[in-house]
Amino acid sequence: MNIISPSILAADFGNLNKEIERISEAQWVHIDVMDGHFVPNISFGLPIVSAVRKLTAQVLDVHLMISNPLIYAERFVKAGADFVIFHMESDDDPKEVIRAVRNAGAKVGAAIKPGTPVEVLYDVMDSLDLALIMTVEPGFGGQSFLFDTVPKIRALRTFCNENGLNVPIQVDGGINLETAAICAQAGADVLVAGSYVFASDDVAAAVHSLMHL
Ligand SMILES: O=C(CO)[C@H](O)[C@H](O)COP(=O)(O)O
Repeated sequence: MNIISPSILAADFGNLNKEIERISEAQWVHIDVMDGHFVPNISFGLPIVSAVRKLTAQVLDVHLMISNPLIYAERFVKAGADFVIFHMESDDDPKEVIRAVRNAGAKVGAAIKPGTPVEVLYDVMDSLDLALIMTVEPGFGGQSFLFDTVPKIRALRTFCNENGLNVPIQVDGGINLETAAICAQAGADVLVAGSYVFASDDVAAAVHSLMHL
């Protein structure tokens, strides 16, 4: 069974309470934080993580698309993040960010953009709880899946198998029934889906269909 993490970037923020209820069948909730600097868009920050924390006991994975994750890591953990995911392309030293998240008491994930070679993750894989391979350019929901990211999923799965690492691989961007199946077959375990889930008339069915591909 795949782990599904609906991205609330595609939710109706005026009805957050209802939207979180709609995705109650999913195991995780994905929260995209954008600073308008690391990516050309601004989404939301700490208050939304705290608000979602109060609404659900689901696992919250907070994806920091920000230039300086080190300054904010602890605050996102205190706001209720179970996983804090930072970008390998950020300005901060990955090992310091990993330490900061762990010291604050949460799990830690590292993400790479579509143009970043997967090998960048190899150095830190043994200290991660999650690796995120972006399947669209980060910054906006509703984009089309980039098929040339699939070999990176496969390569990371092989790297984990060969090195005895049990680190879940997450994919994010343009995930629907067809692209989810491709990612899962390539070795992804955690599927982030925004538009596909929230645009569905039957959200529970959409979540279940991704879970059991
Ligand atoms: O990280 C993201 C954008 O940077 C989103 O989580 C991602 O794009 C999901 O949205 P969709 O499923 O609509 O593509």
